[in-house]
Amino acid sequence: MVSRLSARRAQRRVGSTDVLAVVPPPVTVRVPAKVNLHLSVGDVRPDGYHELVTVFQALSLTDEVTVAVADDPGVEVHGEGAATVPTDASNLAWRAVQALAERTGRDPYDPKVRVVIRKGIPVAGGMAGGSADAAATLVGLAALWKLDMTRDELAEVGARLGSDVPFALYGNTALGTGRGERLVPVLGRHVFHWVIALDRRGLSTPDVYRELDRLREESRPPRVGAVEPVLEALATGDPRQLALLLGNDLQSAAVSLRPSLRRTLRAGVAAGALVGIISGSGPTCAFLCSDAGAAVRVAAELSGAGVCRTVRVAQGPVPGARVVASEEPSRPTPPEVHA
Ligand SMILES: C[C@@](CO)(OP(=O)(O)O)[C@H](O)COP(=O)(O)OP(=O)(O)OC[C@H]1O[C@@H](n2ccc(N)nc2=O)[C@H](O)[C@@H]1O
Ligand SMILES: Nc1ncnc2c1ncn2[C@@H]1O[C@H](COP(=O)(O)OP(=O)(O)O)[C@@H](O)[C@H]1O
Repeated sequence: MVSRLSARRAQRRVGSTDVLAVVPPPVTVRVPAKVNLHLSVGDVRPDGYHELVTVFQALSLTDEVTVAVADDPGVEVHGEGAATVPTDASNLAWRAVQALAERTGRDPYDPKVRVVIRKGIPVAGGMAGGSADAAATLVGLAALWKLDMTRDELAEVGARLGSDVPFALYGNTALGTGRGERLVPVLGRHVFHWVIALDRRGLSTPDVYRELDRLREESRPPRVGAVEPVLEALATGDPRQLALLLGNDLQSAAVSLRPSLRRTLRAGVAAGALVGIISGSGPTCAFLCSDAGAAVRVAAELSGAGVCRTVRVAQGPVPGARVVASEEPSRPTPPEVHA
């Protein structure tokens, strides 16, 4: 459906003449999931968000988003968990279309764009899949509409859509502060190997933050330590050192809402992972492994343990949202001028 759009030509009037203009070809963007290597959750701010100190890492678990000029605007979602993703105006990718249209002087209610999402990132899994789709849409539209906008400018638009959207634009490894939208890159040449265990149902991010607030009112759930040692371990590239330092303040809240996650975390370590953590607000569990071979072995054993819906192997860091395909337009037709 999308590819047919590339060959279409639109007729428009320029002055007193009709001109056949080539419709720009669809643009496809690949965008990664994230895991929080460190997630320190502070107090609730007056705007309802929590102050964070987090280290994001982008993983080789990706969604693909194609944006195309279309007369039948809207969103389509395919792949795992697609049935649970809204295709109305609440889809984060569609909100990105509207936000960028507004920012660039287009009609946000009639942007003449179709967005096709192919999900590889678990939905409501704590891996920022919706944010990733919003980021991919911004990058795709910037190419489709030939916008002269930097990634920082796209990130400004993205931050208004969700706290995790800016990170999906940059990818790699980054230190996030504020509500997670203020980023500083963490440089490093080392690759880390992960096993990702997907749960049967998602968890809602606001519910998990609320559960943490509740737990903190009635007891003292564990808090992660300082972030600096995590940054040092990343610089060494030693997964064993990093494994000792991974931590997530939302883990106790996610486990409180979904107690079966304790078993999943234990099963990954029993299968040979160095450590297991809940990814962000969960329920996905991320297991750090010593090398690529160990990750394959852990994945095989974990998938037979009956503690999760499915298992994936991934590595990080990987780059943020980037264009992977933009079909060449069919050869431009010289303007037809009608007397
Ligand atoms: C927990 C994290 C960790 O990276 O990611 P996920 O695990 O959901 O992917 C993020 O903080 C989620 O970011 P994101 O999913 O973009 O959240 P947003 O749309 O901005 O906010 C959704 C809701 O989460 C809560 N929220 C989010 C961010 C934050 N710093 N404090 C919060 O309290 C608020 O209740 C907010 O209304
Ligand atoms: N493009 C999208 N992809 C996935 N979920 C989306 C999207 N747009 C809106 N959502 C909604 O956002 C919620 C959170 O999904 P997601 O971003 O995948 O998880 P998380 O916030 O746990 O990382 C989902 O329950 C879904 O209803």
